[in-house]
Amino acid sequence: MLGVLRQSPSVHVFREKYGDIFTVQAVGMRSTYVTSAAAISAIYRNSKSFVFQPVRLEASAKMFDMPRSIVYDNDYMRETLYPLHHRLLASSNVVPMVDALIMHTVDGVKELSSKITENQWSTTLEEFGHRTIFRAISASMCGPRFPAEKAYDPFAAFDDCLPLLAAGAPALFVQKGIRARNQLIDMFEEYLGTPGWEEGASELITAIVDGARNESQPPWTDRELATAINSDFWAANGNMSWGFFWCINLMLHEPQGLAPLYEEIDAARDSWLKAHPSADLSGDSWTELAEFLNNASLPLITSVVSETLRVSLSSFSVRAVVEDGVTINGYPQFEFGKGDLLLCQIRSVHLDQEHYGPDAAAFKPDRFLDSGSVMQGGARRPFIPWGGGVSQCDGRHFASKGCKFAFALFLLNFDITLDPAYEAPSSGSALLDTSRIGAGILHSTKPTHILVSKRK
Ligand code: HEM
Repeated sequence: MLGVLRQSPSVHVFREKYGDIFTVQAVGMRSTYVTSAAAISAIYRNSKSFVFQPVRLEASAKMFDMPRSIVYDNDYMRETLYPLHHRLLASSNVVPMVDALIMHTVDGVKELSSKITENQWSTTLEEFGHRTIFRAISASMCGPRFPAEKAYDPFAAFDDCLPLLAAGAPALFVQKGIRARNQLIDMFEEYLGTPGWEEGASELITAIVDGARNESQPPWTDRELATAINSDFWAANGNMSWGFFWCINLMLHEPQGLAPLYEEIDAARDSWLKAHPSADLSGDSWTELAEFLNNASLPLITSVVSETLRVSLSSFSVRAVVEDGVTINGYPQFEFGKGDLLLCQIRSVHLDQEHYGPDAAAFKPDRFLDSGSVMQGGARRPFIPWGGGVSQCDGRHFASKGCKFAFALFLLNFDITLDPAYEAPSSGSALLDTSRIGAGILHSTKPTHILVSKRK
């Protein structure tokens, strides 16, 4: 059954066949899939019985190779490291990291512009957009001294293997991913030993390192710290870089391409310059760009970011049952025992026609404009890209603002179109690789060829 789930092009169809909740027993593991918004929200509301922390701890060991001694033998991770993430990534504290992302994206944009020597540059969106945002996210977290460019390929190999590592696949199938993971951990260890590595690094990373070196008993070694930083690095880059990528890609496949978004960003820029005649939005001053981006009204771009997450995300929001004899409110017929795992399928909620209508599977750029996020009767449509309840994604403020601002910076600077020399599917969603179930934003099935020129 698990094999069937992995290969299925659209796991949400299982809801029609098996209902809101169904249990699968495979390779000695019992997992329950939860597919409806009502059941998932009941699980989120009962945070005493359905808990994320044991899942997160086990993932640290199993997927990110954090030594079990630091994960389980003392409470430093639970008591200090997790609350630290929560605090430093809160909306009011994450501003410097968002600013750093703007600054590094502006640098990335300048570097890309310098490559456009002729009228048009023929490239792929992977090289042009994904690689650039990966480097900007890396620098905003770890500082510009971390060799992000060198980390790109090992990260991709590790990330590709992550669903198999999560599923506990035999060593033969995960060898390449484990080699890549070791390469990344080596790089982070070396980076922590480089004098001045902290310069330009986020408070998130410097506080983790300071705390684990000075407060944890026993102190963590740099090797142990490297495994923890790799795990945060994945949490940020694994999803956010693809979120940004799909914002551009899905729009490029729309009949009008990026035109409606150019219109919005140009109007916002013009009205900002009218109100702030001395502002410099040419790209030379990232601080002025940051001020503009933080204050500009960009409803369509914001809607595209949400709609992109809705259509491209396939995360499981996992909860462990921590006591025997528990039921999900509203579903008394299913009883769970301690240790059972509930896999809440975010994708099946987001593609549910009951909430999103008959065109639920389609990418509609303006779906989240105005009243689009509200159903008849006034209830909000269920939208849970960050999971929910007390354990929803700590990085959501950084990720949502970061995707929007980076996207806006690309729109200000580049004319991007699909390259007509290559055949493109009629919809960008056709490029989503739906076999990567449960592990975050989907990847693409093949490269997207584009033509880029500088905007006048
Ligand atoms: C588009 C980008 C992102 C998406 C779609 C995403 C999605 C998620 C989801 C679905 C969860 C599980 C939450 C749950 O089960 O309720 C999660 C957890 C988490 N994410 Fe993200 N995430 C993104 C970006 C980030 C970034 C940029 C960071 C860090 C800078 C981050 C850090 C975390 C952390 C620390 C948790 C664990 C939260 C906890 O244990 O309470 N994420 N994320």
